[in-house]
Amino acid sequence: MSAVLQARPGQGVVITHHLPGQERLLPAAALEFLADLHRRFEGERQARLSARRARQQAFDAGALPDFRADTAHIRQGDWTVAPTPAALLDRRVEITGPVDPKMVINALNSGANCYMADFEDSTAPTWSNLLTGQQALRTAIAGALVFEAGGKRYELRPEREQAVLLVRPRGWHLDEKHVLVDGARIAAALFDAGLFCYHNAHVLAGKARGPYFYLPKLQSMEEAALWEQVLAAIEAALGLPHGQIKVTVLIETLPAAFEMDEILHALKDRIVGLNCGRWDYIFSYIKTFRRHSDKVLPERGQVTMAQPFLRAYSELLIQTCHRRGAHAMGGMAAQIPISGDADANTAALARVRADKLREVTAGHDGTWVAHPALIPLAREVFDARMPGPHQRQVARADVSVSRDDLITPSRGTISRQGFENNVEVCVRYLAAWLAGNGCVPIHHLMEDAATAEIARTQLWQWLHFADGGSEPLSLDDGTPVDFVLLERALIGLPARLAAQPNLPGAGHVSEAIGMLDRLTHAEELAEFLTLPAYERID
Ligand SMILES: CC(=O)SCCNC(=O)CCNC(=O)[C@H](O)C(C)(C)COP(=O)(O)OP(=O)(O)OC[C@H]1O[C@@H](n2cnc3c(N)ncnc32)[C@H](O)[C@@H]1OP(=O)(O)O
Ligand SMILES: O=CC(=O)O
Ligand SMILES: [Mg+2]
Repeated sequence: MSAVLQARPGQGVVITHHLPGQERLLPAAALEFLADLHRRFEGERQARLSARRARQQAFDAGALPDFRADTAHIRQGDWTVAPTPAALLDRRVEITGPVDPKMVINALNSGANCYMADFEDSTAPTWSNLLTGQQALRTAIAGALVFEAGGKRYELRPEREQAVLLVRPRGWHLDEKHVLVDGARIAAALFDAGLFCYHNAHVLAGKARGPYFYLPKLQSMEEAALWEQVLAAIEAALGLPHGQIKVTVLIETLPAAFEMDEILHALKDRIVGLNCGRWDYIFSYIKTFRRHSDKVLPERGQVTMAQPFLRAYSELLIQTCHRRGAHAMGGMAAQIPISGDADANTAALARVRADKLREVTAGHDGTWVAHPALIPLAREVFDARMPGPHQRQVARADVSVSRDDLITPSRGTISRQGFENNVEVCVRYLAAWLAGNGCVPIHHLMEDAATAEIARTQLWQWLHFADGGSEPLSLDDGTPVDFVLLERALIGLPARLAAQPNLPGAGHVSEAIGMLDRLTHAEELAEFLTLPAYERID
């Protein structure tokens, strides 16, 4: 353990892990800056997290989410958010991805309008990944990032040809265990966003930009207000004008869908858009209704954006954003290019195309892709239907979304394959994550923390369905969904995975199975699988 800035035991900043050269990223002044953020905002973060728990207890007792009575004046008021800077006006295609140097260069060079460098759903937050990512972004912003591997040299294209950089820090629920302030872990969100601003805000301001963030997994306007206070404090501490830091908020929890206006309002000096984070949204739906036997969703593959409750969510987001002068960003199709199987590849690309077509037709101002090869396809679909830089003029006055529209589940079935796929995805994703890889292809789909969470929470809910006094759920062939079925799904899985060459996280498969076993047997649904998993990584 290396102690830094420690006035007396238990006080000051302690870094619990040491990597060669980390002092360059974490000089004493940066640690003081982070410690100040922690001391000012940790109390409020904890208050927000306990408000989440209290709200969930009410849902568990049968309450349903709804639009808030105390904020009706915000929803009814006539206001707009601050103007969008030129760099963020045209966001028709955004690529996202983890923050290792090769990905950063490939994404910035990809031809997408924007790149979201992701410390969240697609990054396993090992200390090494975090510092490597921060260093890669800092060096890229300075124009000097190069990377060599396998005899190939990666260099950045000229800046005017690069995607505009946005950064997604981790959510409020996560701690950064490697940085202790006065004996307590700093919030991961403060570490990621604070350190990024500390090193890059002035350089970006010199290029007429600013730190641009995507803010994940918010559940309420109070959580948005906390971000507003944090970002305003960062601006003040770094001598930046108020509003220089811009944000796009992911609406990816069910409670947040009822507070879109309120979230825009809480951040109105700096927010430029909302985004449909569909995968976490589905995860949040399952989590919110974990104890509601009338709201169990069918297997993951059947829960598509065409389902009415998800369509309602995206249309309400578009209508709300456009009324307030903000972008309504779409989300991620899980399909990725498939090499070596032309027919399967054509089918995957057709699904991505249909998804992007749905988004642009509905009124979204831009979309996400997971892989550079999908950029031309997404661009073509948006170019054909969105001649301007965005389509905020599309008011969607025809849309009228009620509480029931947002909470009424889609119906369908659970097949044996759907059940077993959830098991396999959980095991493989957890194994990869424990090995430090937060985004992997599984059966030709992009899997990250959000998609894996759907699989994990579905398994828990299906397996605990009978806890509420109902008969156990059945598969579509009549087989009861119980722990025997889970055990059967796990038999043979390690051997099958062991036979796969280059399986990400191969050395962690039995640890992952152990974790899945504990997570599914637990009486209470764990809030996030990354919370227990984080305690097992460096
Ligand atoms: C729910 C959500 O939160 S969505 C947002 C979070 N998820 C993401 O951001 C997904 C990011 N995507 C990825 O990580 C990857 O595309 C994966 C894991 C899905 C697939 O990865 P791979 O199988 O390695 O892809 P593949 O081998 O086809 O990659 C080909 C090239 O494209 C690059 N590439 C692939 N995806 C990306 C990306 N998102 N950004 C930049 N470069 C990329 C690879 O680095 C590789 O480069 P190289 O030829 O120079 O070696
Ligand atoms: O972050 C995006 C999502 O879909 O979740
Ligand atoms: Mg997400």
